[in-house]
Amino acid sequence: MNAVSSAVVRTRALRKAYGDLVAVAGLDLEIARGEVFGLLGPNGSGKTTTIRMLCGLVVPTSGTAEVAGLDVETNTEGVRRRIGYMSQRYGLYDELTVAENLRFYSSVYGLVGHDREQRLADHVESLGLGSRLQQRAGTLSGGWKQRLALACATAHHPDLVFLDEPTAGVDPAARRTFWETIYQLAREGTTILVTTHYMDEAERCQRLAFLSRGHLIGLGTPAEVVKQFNAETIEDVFVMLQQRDEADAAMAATGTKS
Ligand SMILES: Nc1ncnc2c1ncn2[C@@H]1O[C@H](COP(=O)(O)OP(=O)(O)OP(=O)(O)O)[C@@H](O)[C@H]1O
Repeated sequence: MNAVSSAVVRTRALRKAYGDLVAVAGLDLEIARGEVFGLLGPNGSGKTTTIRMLCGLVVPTSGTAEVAGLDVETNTEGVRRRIGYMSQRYGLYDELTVAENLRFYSSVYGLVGHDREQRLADHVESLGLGSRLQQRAGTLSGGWKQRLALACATAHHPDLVFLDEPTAGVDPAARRTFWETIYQLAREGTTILVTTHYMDEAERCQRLAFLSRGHLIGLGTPAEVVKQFNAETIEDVFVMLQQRDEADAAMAATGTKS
């Protein structure tokens, strides 16, 4: 796949500073249509800030970002219609039924009328939610909640879906089913951007970007990234970066230059 011509996410020198603190330090990134892409890094490395800029929720200090060919600053509304977001806590309304949650989210994402009903019916079928439509979301098991949250984030057929630690706290069988659904969505052309601290989730991504203190310091398939850091596993890379960040922070606190 040609990542340049089919890029759904494209950032150029994307930067966000909060006063003296540089959260994202000039990020150049391209993510192709249909990729399952992991954005990784220790706490405070700039993952959330990057995603917020891609959603149009945080204005970049400088640089550019495009989602589905739309500039996130000048076409924020257009971008929001092209993306879906599944948060770690799912964001479901416990008192509403499965069907009501789906209707609510699809209207938030701009689906209305006959188009909405048709798309929801297709979506419910492909995600296997048909038997649960009248059940209150609050009474679903973790695995079903996760499936519903994914359905809510994707009913409008977004080009790009953000998943924040998507399978934290669900059992292995539900995890496997979830990832099968993710790959299915990707095959259908949805780009998936995952942020996670969990190794098994990172290893399921086709490509990874590692951030450290706002800088992109590793990029490639999980195997390539492991090799790049001369490590044995993705977990080793994580631990190495975390320790390096902590050492840098300690030196900065004592006024020593790293
Ligand atoms: N609104 C803000 N004002 C000031 N500083 C901020 C703001 N948002 C983020 N930061 C800082 O920017 C840096 C990057 O934060 P960010 O939340 O993007 O990191 P992260 O990689 O998502 O971390 P985590 O894994 O903990 O979610 C951190 O030092 C954070 O404290």
